[in-house]
Amino acid sequence: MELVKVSQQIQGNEVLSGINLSFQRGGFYGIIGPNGVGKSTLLQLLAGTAQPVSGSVMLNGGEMSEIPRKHLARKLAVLQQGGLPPAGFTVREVVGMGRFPYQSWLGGEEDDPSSIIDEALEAMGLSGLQQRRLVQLSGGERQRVALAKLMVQQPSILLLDEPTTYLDIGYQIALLDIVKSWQRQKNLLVIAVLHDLNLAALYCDELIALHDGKVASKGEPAEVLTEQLIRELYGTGALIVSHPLTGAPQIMLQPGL
Ligand SMILES: Nc1ncnc2c1ncn2[C@@H]1O[C@H](COP(=O)(O)OP(=O)(O)OP(=O)(O)O)[C@@H](O)[C@H]1O
Repeated sequence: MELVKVSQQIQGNEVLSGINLSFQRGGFYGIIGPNGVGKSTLLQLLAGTAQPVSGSVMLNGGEMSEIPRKHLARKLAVLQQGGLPPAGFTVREVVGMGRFPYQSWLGGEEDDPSSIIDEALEAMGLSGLQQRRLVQLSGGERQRVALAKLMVQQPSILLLDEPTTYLDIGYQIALLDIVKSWQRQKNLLVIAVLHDLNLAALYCDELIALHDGKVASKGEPAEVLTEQLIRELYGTGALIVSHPLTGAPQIMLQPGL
């Protein structure tokens, strides 16, 4: 997947200008940067839900805008905030909705998808909750339902927009562990907008830091997460230390510096 000289405007303001990026299958990429820098805008372009004012978004060598929506949904799935249907549906019904790219206009599939749905429910630890209605779930459980719905979509590309928002630290780690193991198992390309730089450094192979409409830095977490970049992007001081177990860079914030 590739962005070639992509620029995007929102209400006449240039949010992204001349972005060139390429993403490889099997990679886990994190998009970071301060509030309002254009991370969600970038993700919308990658999802094909918005078109750039100039430049191209390419998928498998072709322009993404030319791929029919249903076809695209078999390749690419997006985890968005508030992306679940109304709360009256059961967990199993909602997860089943992820099969939409494979259904005929009558709503059915040639082969019974039950085993695919069972597998996703099992993987997300939701088998025991499948007859519960969404309204009866906690925030963390709902996030797992949203992920199970994407899993039955059987994509090769997964786009995540701030997937750990509203989750406690246990659920944050649980969710990213699930994504990582699914990614490894199916060799997925994962691109995630992440605010938490420490989580980003722990899970991503590469980070892309946005600043002033451009890519300020791109590379392995240890290359990108420098004290200078943190100050430049966020206007705050930070100490970077090495995670004692994994060696990933971890940020220690400094009040009032
Ligand atoms: N519907 C809209 N109308 C006007 N301006 C918008 C709209 N959506 C986004 N913007 C502006 O476009 C810019 C980029 O927004 P975007 O949501 O992509 O940023 P972000 O990096 O994802 O921000 P955050 O970290 O706060 O979620 C921001 O300056 C924002 O104010």
